[in-house]
Amino acid sequence: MAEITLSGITKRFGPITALDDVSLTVPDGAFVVLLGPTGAGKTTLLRLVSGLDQPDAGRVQIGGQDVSTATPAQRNVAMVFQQYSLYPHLTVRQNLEFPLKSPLLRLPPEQIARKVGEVAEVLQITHKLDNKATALSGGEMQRVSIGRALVRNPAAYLMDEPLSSLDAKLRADLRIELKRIQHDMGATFLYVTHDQIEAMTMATHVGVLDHGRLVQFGPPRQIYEDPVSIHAASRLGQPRINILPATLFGPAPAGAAHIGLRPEQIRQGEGEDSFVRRVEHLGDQTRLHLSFHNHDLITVTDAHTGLKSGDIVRIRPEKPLYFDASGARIHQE
Ligand SMILES: Nc1ncnc2c1ncn2[C@@H]1O[C@H](COP(=O)(O)OP(=O)(O)OP(=O)(O)O)[C@@H](O)[C@H]1O
Repeated sequence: MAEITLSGITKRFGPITALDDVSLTVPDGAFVVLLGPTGAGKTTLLRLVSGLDQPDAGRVQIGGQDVSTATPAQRNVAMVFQQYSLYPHLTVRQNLEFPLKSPLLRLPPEQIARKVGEVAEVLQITHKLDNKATALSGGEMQRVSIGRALVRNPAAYLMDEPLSSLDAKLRADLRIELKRIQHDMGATFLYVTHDQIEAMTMATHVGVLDHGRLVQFGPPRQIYEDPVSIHAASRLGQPRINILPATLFGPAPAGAAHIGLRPEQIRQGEGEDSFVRRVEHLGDQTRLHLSFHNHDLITVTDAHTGLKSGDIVRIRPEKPLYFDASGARIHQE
């Protein structure tokens, strides 16, 4: 596996700057998750690393080699897109064998069969190996697409929301499998998702993109606990961080325009009265929708709470985050 380094990457599509001077290193064996709202430039970044697109400025290195002008095949990266791309006339087995049957590899048939068997097992599609690719459900096709990447031994895996079309149980299983592959094989992953749980559980590092700029890069806990801006803070955590006027609960540091409160930063049973608008039981989480001085906020509470809509609960902020009018974080002394 290999390290990926982007230096000063800019990519424009007509008047749109999809990536703006992005520099980023994906360490060898790291699992880097890219987060950002739609249009932030995540897919564009993956396509530039894979060689499907060329940057207007900047360099791409894989394993220390400058691959800026190399073809996708020369870069030896395996890509999985959100939209599966299989050979419809071939069976699942033939689709999985395909990358291994390259004349360049000259692999013995037993080795190909073993590898395909292993990957089919991991992806829970062994019983479908002899089906035509067209005779599969969407989720099964997506698993075969992931399988086609996994049978190879590439320099890195590039994945664009690969699990988003799968049901919750399978998504949870594959999350664990992909993480295991990264851990056991020391594989390098660059991975796009909108899923909070995938980001928090799989990433060794998270890169936050905002309008084509990389605004923060670090371990997921660091992005969660020490975000550089409202934009970065809002990318992780469910329910999302509450952003309210800075002085809603009392004095705020100089220059603060907003106070940011994650659910665990709202202490219940102390402080000032708030009004319970709704109690939402989600199974693993119980959310409280509150109204405080005409502002709405959401927090979580005990699963067995006796609170119900119309009740009053006292709240006070605990170790809140503050941001200026532009959304940049203000650090308190
Ligand atoms: N081939 C293209 N031609 C013109 N504009 C493009 C092209 N590809 C991407 N863009 C534009 O570049 C910007 C970044 O797009 P990109 O697909 O990288 O965003 P994204 O973060 O992956 O979004 P999503 O989460 O919706 O997939 C967007 O404004 C998009 O419209």
